[in-house]
Amino acid sequence: MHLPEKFQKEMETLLGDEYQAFTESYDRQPENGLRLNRRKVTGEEFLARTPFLLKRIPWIDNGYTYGEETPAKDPYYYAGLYYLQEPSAMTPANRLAPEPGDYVLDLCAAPGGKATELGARLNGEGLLLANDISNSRAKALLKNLELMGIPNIYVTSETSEKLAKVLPEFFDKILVDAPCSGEGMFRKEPRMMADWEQQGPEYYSKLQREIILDAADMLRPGGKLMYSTCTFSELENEGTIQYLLEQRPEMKLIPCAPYEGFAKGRRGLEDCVRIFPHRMNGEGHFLALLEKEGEPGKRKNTTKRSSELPAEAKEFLEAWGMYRKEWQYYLREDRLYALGKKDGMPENLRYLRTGLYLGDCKKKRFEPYQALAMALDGNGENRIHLNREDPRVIRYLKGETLDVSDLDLKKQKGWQLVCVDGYPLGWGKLANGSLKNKYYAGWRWQ
Ligand SMILES: C[S@@+](CC[C@H](N)C(=O)[O-])C[C@H]1O[C@@H](n2cnc3c(N)ncnc32)[C@H](O)[C@@H]1O
Repeated sequence: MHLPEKFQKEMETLLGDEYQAFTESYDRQPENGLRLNRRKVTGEEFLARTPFLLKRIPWIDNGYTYGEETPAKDPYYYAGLYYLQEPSAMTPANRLAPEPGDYVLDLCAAPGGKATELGARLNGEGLLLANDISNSRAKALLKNLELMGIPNIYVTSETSEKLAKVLPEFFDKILVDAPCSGEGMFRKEPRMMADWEQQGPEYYSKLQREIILDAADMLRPGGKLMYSTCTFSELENEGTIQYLLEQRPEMKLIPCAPYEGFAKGRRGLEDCVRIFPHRMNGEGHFLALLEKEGEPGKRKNTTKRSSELPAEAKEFLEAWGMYRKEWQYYLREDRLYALGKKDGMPENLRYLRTGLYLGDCKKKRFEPYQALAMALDGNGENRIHLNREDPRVIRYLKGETLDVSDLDLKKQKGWQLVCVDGYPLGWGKLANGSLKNKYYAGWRWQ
């Protein structure tokens, strides 16, 4: 692989004696990784049934590498059991480690590689605002969050500046996975070298400085902010952190959970972490974990969205064990959403999603939506259980009607949740031993 000359010189200066080992790493194949959805499956459960040859990633508790298999073409992928992600990219969300109840912001979130892990860690408590300035990328982000069955989400497409104006000191944990020159990805995506020649570290550094200050202003005192990039550039990495520390003296750099392969930060910022492909089995990455000094004040809850829950929807949700007193129900046109009562997210943002989209209330009937299926579990009545090897699984994912007359089902009519090995895939409607396919058309098996 021919690396740009200017990049080679910079890396030689950065790495000294290690430079040769670094260049040799470009002759090795990048690792393929998958990260388990901790909301749905434990490592033990997945290893007991996985069709893939997996190897644990030593610094990520739910991360594995795989070989030549194609896990994106597997029913378990459609059941949201894992997200495909290269190993280094798993690190920022893992080390930010939000807890259930936290208010979390992923400011540059699309397509959701890190947001899906942040959301899964909340386990339905607190909220995740996943934002990306690009509307088309934010759509992919929304799909990934819903596929993983994460209920307590808001998805927006806004600038960091706009968010900072309306959400001052609102979040307990913030991830800034910043747009960057992508030097750490040259091995996996060589086309990024051409982009780098056009728009390098100087271009991105300006953007990063704006974004990180906005992020710091949205952090509550006592909260934590993770800044990450997939580049090696000192200007974009330590340079951005130095700028933040100067401009917002209440922000302090703190260590993140260590791993032997991590390299220390430069410019005296030793608690920053660089991941080099010659030291670890992953692409290049940079991380800096920061904390805001002070005691958290009372969070301003600006908006209450609430509607009366239509009786037919309540009945459906109760029957599926998904009626929750701690939720607030919100009907916009025909669409019904569930939100946390204390969310307080402002009105005037470009939302792609507010909360869990439960379904549509039309003519006194409730039609459940795909995201509700993914947020349920496989236990209980009205589930159609198929094994991964049953050809009906793929046929279901392709949108076909299924003959299920051979299955021993308690009810012979009405809504059913189709599950693969106990993990929900989507809806179907049963009549006379035949299952009408209600799998969301936009997600069908291609
Ligand atoms: C490195 S990518 C994020 C990858 C993502 N975190 C993941 O793990 O899948 C950076 C993202 O920042 C977005 N972006 C660029 N400028 C932004 C801004 N000013 N505010 C918010 N997002 C921005 C880009 O559209 C891009 O999707």
